[in-house]
Amino acid sequence: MTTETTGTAARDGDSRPGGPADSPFIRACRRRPTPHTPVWFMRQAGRSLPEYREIRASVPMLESCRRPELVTEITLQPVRRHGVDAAILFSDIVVPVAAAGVDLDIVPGTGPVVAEPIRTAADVQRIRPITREDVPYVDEAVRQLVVELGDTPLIGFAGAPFTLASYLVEGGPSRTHAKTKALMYGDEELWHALCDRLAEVTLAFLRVQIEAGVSAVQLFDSWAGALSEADYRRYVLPHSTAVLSGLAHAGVPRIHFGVGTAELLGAMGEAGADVVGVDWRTPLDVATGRIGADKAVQGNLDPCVLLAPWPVVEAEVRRILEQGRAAPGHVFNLGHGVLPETDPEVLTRVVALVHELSSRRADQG
Ligand SMILES: O=C(O)CCc1c2[nH]c(c1CC(=O)O)Cc1[nH]c(c(CC(=O)O)c1CCC(=O)O)Cc1[nH]c(c(CC(=O)O)c1CCC(=O)O)Cc1[nH]c(c(CCC(=O)O)c1CC(=O)O)C2
Repeated sequence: MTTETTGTAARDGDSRPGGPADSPFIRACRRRPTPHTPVWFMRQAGRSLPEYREIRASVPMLESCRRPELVTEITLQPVRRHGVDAAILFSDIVVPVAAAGVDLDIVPGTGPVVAEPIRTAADVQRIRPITREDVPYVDEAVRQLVVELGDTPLIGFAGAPFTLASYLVEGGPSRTHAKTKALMYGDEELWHALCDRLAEVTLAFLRVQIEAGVSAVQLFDSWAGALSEADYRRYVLPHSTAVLSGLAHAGVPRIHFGVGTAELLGAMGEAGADVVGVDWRTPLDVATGRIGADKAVQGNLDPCVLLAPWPVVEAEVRRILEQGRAAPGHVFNLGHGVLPETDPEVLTRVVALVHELSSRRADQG
């Protein structure tokens, strides 16, 4: 059984040689030299793996997130298969808002669906604060995983206030986020009250994961690209900052990621993360110029490239590694999650190629 000290070790950035805190992934997040460029993939634990589809066959998504043994096995599957440099907790961004009392489900082929969308001040009051006791299965799964993973760091995560608010106001996935933005523009006081509450829930959820022993956290603002920079700064940045600055002394690297964020990267960098995740549209050498030299970058292979012939994949991996060298630290990743139809063999080959190309360069100094 993992003790508190593991969590403490992770929190204090214990760089005991060989431990997760001294891994290539954590070193890159902290802009320290690494033996090779670390690589992991968003959505690595999921539908691209036959072993995932088999183990999930009869278990609804939200239920699978609440069964520690299942979360542990699913999280480990891509680590065993691909040899990635980090594991990410198998969970979902809506798990903490469900624990906070929101009646929602995850519908296969659709995503999160909210029974009674959040539209009024009374609705916002329905979102309760959460503690570890509301998500015991997350605490237990992380503790199990820290033991199983040994030196491989485990990444915890949560959805950012804007993306969570979008699901709650829309009632499900949306292309335009029309209801969300109408509320944001039309009732700014209610909007900030909603995002304040979501930031509190998110911060508590990430603290549970850190206390249980994760070595890093990622805040997903997947829908932030729907906003102009001015609107992002006015309506979203204060709330993402509340989450990330609330973890400033938690002792683990913080990654902040969004999609469609080319015009927002500078502002996102101000929210307080140590690493900014970049989608595939902005070359990493350009992105790092917008983000600043005090942050590492993560990304940014287009997930669709993995469906192309291998020579195309190889050329893109080489390009991204080269452009990543312009940043003070680089974690190789996709520009968004692994697509369900991706051939897992290709992901395994990408990990080996990233390690081979970046180790060779490290040897050359
Ligand atoms: O297409 C569907 O069936 C609904 C998929 C969906 C889910 N949550 C959702 C969405 C909306 C979306 O991703 O577009 C809602 C969801 N979950 C998540 C995000 C953030 C993002 O990916 O941009 C989002 C929002 C994505 C968006 O709306 O753009 C985060 C998430 N889901 C998940 C994980 C954990 C993991 O994959 O390791 C993670 C975070 C870590 C990561 O990205 O790696 C897991 C998850 N959630 C979900 C699934 C599908 C479950 C199944 O059917 O077997 C899966 C597994 C998989 O992706 O194969 C359900």
